[in-house]
Amino acid sequence: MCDKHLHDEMGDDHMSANLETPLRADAFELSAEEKVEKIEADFRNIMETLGLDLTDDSLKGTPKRVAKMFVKEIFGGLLPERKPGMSTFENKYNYNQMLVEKDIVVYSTCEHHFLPIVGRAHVGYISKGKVIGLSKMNRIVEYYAKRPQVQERLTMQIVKAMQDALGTDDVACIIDAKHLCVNSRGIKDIESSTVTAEFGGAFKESEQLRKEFISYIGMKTPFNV
Ligand SMILES: Nc1nc2c(ncn2[C@@H]2O[C@H](COP(=O)(O)OP(=O)(O)OP(=O)(O)O)[C@@H](O)[C@H]2O)c(=O)[nH]1
Ligand SMILES: [Zn+2]
Repeated sequence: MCDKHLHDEMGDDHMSANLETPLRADAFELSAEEKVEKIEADFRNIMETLGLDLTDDSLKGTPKRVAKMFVKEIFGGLLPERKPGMSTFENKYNYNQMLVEKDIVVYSTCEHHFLPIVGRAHVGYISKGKVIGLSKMNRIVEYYAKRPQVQERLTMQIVKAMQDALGTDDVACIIDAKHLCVNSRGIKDIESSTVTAEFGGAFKESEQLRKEFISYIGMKTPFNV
């Protein structure tokens, strides 16, 4: 994907390239409907290769169902038009403490195994003149979660989007999530979860601010899965 396109997609002109979800230059040449049709055929092929009987009543709708779910639901955040509007307002009341949106539910998909990542994100910022609609923080988490992901990139993409919307570097995000590729297969460690953190601006500089942020979120265990 060319730099221009990457920047358009992220709405950002100083993003370092390695923050981007790896997409090909022709990623948006097919329409969503065309992608559903193609994936339906691909998934039918996978099921047939596994020896499944696609005439079975319960299985026959699965290829279409999976295709729709991939394109429109669990990977819907690959579509740039799904990026939420990040409404901001003037900080007229001069609220100058930290604001934390905590326990934002995260459902994402591990890009190595295409298995679920389930957990919570906590997002905080300190206003430099703009405040953001609360729900927009939940929405931006959802948008980037709805892609094939690694948790590190997801955490950083959320912080970058918030920094761009708010015009400040003073943004933090912590995600605590379970990866079913670790919990349900492979090493099968049902207890472990993964914590990632990205601290920008004042959060990076001040241990006191990081501690305050962490004290507000009072880390909980991610969902039992
Ligand atoms: N850094 C990082 N790794 C992840 C994430 N999600 C899954 N992984 C890891 O990606 C790795 C892929 O390793 P491979 O050795 O190629 O895959 P594998 O043979 O299925 O490995 P096992 O999971 O150990 O059975 C695994 O160690 C996963 O735990 C993530 O969000 N971030
Ligand atoms: Zn995985």
